[in-house]
Formats: sequence, C-alpha cells, structure tokens
Amino acid sequence: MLNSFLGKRIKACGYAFKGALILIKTEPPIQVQIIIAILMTAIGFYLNITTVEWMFQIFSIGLVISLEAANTAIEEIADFIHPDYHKKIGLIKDMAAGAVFFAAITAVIIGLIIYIPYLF
Ligand SMILES: Nc1ncnc2c1ncn2[C@@H]1O[C@H](COP(=O)(O)OP(=O)(O)OP(=O)(O)O)[C@@H](O)[C@H]1O
Repeated sequence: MLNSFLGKRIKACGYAFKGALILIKTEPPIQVQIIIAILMTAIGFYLNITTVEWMFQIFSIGLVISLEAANTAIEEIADFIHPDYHKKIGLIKDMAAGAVFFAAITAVIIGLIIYIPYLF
C-alpha cells in the first residue's frame, strides 16, 4: 500500500516535471520570466544581497512563474472548451491575466525595496 502511495506521488512529480518542461519549451511568457529570473539572480550575486533578500527574491520569482503557468493552463482550458469568440471567455482570460499582474506588481515592489538601497 505504501509502495503504491509512493509510486503514485513519484508519478505525479513526473507529470508535473513534464508540464514544467512543456511550459519552458513552448510558452514565450514563461521563457521571458525565466530570462528575467536568471538576470535578477546574476544581479543578486553581483550586489551580494542578504539571505533574507534572496528569500524574498526567490519567492517573488516563483510566485510570478507559477501564476504565469496557471494563467497559461487557464487559457488552454478556455480555448479547448470554447475556441470561438465569447465575451465570457475574454473575461475569464483577462481575470487569469490579472492574477499574473498582481504577482508581477508585487515582485517589482519587492525588487525596488531590495535594490534601491544598493544603488544609492
Ligand atoms: N475566445 C475569446 N473570446 C473573447 N475574447 C478573447 C478570446 N480569446 C482571447 N480573447 C481576448 O484576448 C486577450 C488575449 O488572449 P490570448 O489567448 O491571446 O492571451 P495572450 O495572453 O495574448 O496569450 P499568450 O500568453 O499565449 O500570448 C484575452 O485576455 C481576452 O481579452
């Protein structure tokens, strides 16, 4: 029983990893977020930010990429369920994009709080 529980969890991790790879390979918004994440990580090393600042930066990057991934999945569902134009589909897609917007604004504010003191 434990074996099958563990086996299922390991399989689920495999599917999740496969999903992450698909997102990285095929979705330009995710690719852009990953480039920004790499750039911010390089800047973090260059300016030698503190452990707490690293924690906030990594959390912000994870939050934005995760929500971008969820937004992509919602867009896929919307297009699958209703490929034609519909006001409601537009609303659903805009709301999902709004979630990414909230995360992105939060990440920018955190970034400013971390980096402004290093610049002045
Ligand atoms: N089927 C539809 N019906 C109504 N409005 C739509 C529909 N598809 C897209 N839209 C509108 O166009 C906007 C962009 O939709 P789209 O699916 O191209 O998202 P996107 O963010 O540009 O996609 P991607 O991230 O793949 O570039 C939506 O937020 C919505 O306002």
